[in-house]
Amino acid sequence: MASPSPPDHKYPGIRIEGKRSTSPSSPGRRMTAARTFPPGALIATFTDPLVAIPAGPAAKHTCARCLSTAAAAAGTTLKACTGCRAVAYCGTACQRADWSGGGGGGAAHKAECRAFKRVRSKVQQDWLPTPVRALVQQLLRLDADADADAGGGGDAAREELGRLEGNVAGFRAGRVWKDLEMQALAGCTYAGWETSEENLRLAAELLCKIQTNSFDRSDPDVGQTGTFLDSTLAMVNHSCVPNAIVAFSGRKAFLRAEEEIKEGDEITISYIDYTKPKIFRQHGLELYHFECTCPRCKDDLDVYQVFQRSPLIPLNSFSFVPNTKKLRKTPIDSKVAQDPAFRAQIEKIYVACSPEARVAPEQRFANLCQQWQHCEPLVREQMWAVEPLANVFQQAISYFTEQGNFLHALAVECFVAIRSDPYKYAAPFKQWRLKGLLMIAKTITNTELPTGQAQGQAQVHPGVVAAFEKADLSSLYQAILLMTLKYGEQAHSDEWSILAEAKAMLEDIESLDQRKEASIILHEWADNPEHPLAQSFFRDRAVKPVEELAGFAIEIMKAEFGSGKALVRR
Ligand SMILES: C[S@@+](CC[C@H](N)C(=O)[O-])C[C@H]1O[C@@H](n2cnc3c(N)ncnc32)[C@H](O)[C@@H]1O
Repeated sequence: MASPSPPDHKYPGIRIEGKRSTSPSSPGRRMTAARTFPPGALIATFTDPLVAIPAGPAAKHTCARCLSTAAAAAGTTLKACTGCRAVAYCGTACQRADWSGGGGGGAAHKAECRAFKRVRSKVQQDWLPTPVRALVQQLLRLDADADADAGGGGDAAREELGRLEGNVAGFRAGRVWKDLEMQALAGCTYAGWETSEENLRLAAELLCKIQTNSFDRSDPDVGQTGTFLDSTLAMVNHSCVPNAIVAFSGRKAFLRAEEEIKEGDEITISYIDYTKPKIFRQHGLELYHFECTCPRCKDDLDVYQVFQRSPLIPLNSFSFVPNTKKLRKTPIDSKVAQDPAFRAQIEKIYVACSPEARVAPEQRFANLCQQWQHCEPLVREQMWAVEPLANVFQQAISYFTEQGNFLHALAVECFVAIRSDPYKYAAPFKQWRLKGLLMIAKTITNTELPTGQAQGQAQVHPGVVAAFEKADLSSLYQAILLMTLKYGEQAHSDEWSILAEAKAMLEDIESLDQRKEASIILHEWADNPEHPLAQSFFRDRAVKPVEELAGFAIEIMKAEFGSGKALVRR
């Protein structure tokens, strides 16, 4: 038996194994664990990406170096590069580091600045589509190699780019090849490369590699946009039942174990949203030119079946769904769920709802009514965690929030937190679950009970009003923040902006004298969830009110979106 390769010296937690693929049926190289990682553990941090750029026009309000949007969000104007005015910085330190490409694998702005001037003179535009900008940067890095060569040695970029998989034959045979050729032409032109056949072929191949190995680091909740490519992180293969996840903060990527990964196990992440029906996952994976054979795809498992097989269910004993026995018994009728005709119906519902389509604000209500009606078979079978129904709940939350009907938003948020999210994401520290919880905390602070007349006008469900009045909202709020802080690092990293937000919110509430006693018990619960007194306090003050509020969500959804008439008018 061949002995395993030594760990990568820069990343002692991982190994890269296998050989580059020679046929579309082979997955090529893979990343494996050099030691065992428990759920939530950090496997490696990647800090010098080849590409780390904001998406197209977002370059104006994102620092080109640290990729932070914080300054722009706080109303500070970023300092534009005086040479090209195409990129901007939050301060001189970032501008200096970017000028020389300092420390990272990415291109130096010194060279890119000239390229942007060319763009402006040719198309009177000061930004480039993200793949073209990523390509320009790589062509400029190859130029830098050639300059270093002239001085003797220097083919770091050539070697690093040469190692990446590009599935070039697959792209060449597909419908996006024409677009890649156009982008290659633009990239060569702006990088100042001759548009010879050889250069254009090389540029198109680089675009295939960028497409195959880049991450979309967009996160609308924290104002993050853009593309990230690291040549070692790029060795992680895909699974729709991944055991790891990648989170981004500025120019860093954190690879974390989602479930236990034993030494020698392959580390996998999902390249796509794995909660979609199979046919739409396959569509998303077309750009990667392989057929997924993970258990979710092989046996066409739905979210509930994947959940039931998850080793992470017991971790939920410290969560808003602490009764893990009950959690394991999913409410769906598996015979109906497995019926191929029903599966085909779900696919049709997904197409009819087109959950990824943008909807104009004035169309939102009508669109939600339509989607709710399309989802009737899923509602009937109580398949709340199955897409597109799970997404309809998210849209309803946004709709109620925009309408200022925070009580209805709260009921649906609580429903999602206990009836949908845990089945989609079995790990209680999953980012999406924590974000959902934090949304509940924020909605609580926004909610005011409707007074007599306003209550009549807004038609708020009286059950929700009663549950809200009865609840110990301060304890619920505090429990959510403590849970976010306890799980936040495992969900992302200590740099997760949501952690800072939760910390500030917790400090505020804990500074109140009247919260002293409850704070002691809740901290006891966070430190030792098994403590009987603290546990029963948590169940009474946090779990119960969430369950009660959630209990009205479906009635609200039916009344609001089933009738086709908006109940809330403001
Ligand atoms: C980001 S790269 C991953 C590293 C790649 N295996 C390599 O050797 O460079 C993505 C490419 O790896 C291959 N790949 C990733 N996951 C796969 C899987 N589950 N099955 C088959 N091929 C896979 C596909 O060719 C895909 O386009």
